[in-house]
Amino acid sequence: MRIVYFENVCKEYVLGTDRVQALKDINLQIEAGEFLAIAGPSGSGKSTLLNLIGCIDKPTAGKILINGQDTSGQTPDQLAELRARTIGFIFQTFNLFPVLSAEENVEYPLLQFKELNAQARRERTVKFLDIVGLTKFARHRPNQLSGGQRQRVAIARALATHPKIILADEPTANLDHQTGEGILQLMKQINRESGTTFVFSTHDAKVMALAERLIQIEDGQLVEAHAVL
Ligand SMILES: Nc1ncnc2c1ncn2[C@@H]1O[C@H](COP(=O)(O)OP(=O)(O)OP(=O)(O)O)[C@@H](O)[C@H]1O
Repeated sequence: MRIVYFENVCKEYVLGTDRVQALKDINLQIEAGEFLAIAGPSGSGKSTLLNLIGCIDKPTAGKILINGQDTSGQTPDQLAELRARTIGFIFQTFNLFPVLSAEENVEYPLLQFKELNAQARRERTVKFLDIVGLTKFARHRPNQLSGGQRQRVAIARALATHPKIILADEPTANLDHQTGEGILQLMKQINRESGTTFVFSTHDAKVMALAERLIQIEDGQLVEAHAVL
């Protein structure tokens, strides 16, 4: 099943009198279950592309379907619902709440789902902290965890809502190489076991090498898209 469909997508930013063509005529399809890296130099458009897939931003032109739903013409509330039910986010700076424990951070996005009672939320939190290997650290706050452990909490939080697709903007940028590779291997393992689609951006060649499909972006254009052998 096709989970992401982009047809002739353009994104232009206007900054004062300047116009920046951040994405130019992007055609892209991502199938459910893919483990895909978006690679490109700084300023090439990686974050813009992830923001459009994540319905955080809207294209200037073109068509975007996420999980079969056309995103154009949707109200902000409808887009927020699509985001909450379909997409999980992982950021390079982890974006955890510093005053909440690891388990409270994982539970937090579940509070918006009225159909989940406290016990159901608890079960999911326990399950996903276990999957990322942090059961023993459930009561720790982010500042009591290493960078790699914080990113594991962020992965558990992203998984807890049962998203179809997880978007990760440079998830290893603030980690040393070994820890970053561990995070990527964990994402890959979850991808294989649960079938969750992962799309992550990077400019680290070693991280790219772990992808199953690589998309290269340069100056807002896809220059190459191929399977990694
Ligand atoms: N909100 C904005 N307003 C104006 N221009 C923007 C905005 N966001 C991004 N841009 C511009 O769009 C282009 C693409 O930026 P983007 O952040 O997508 O690149 P990137 O590949 O993610 O870069 P990096 O690897 O440095 O994060 C750049 O020229 C950038 O300056």
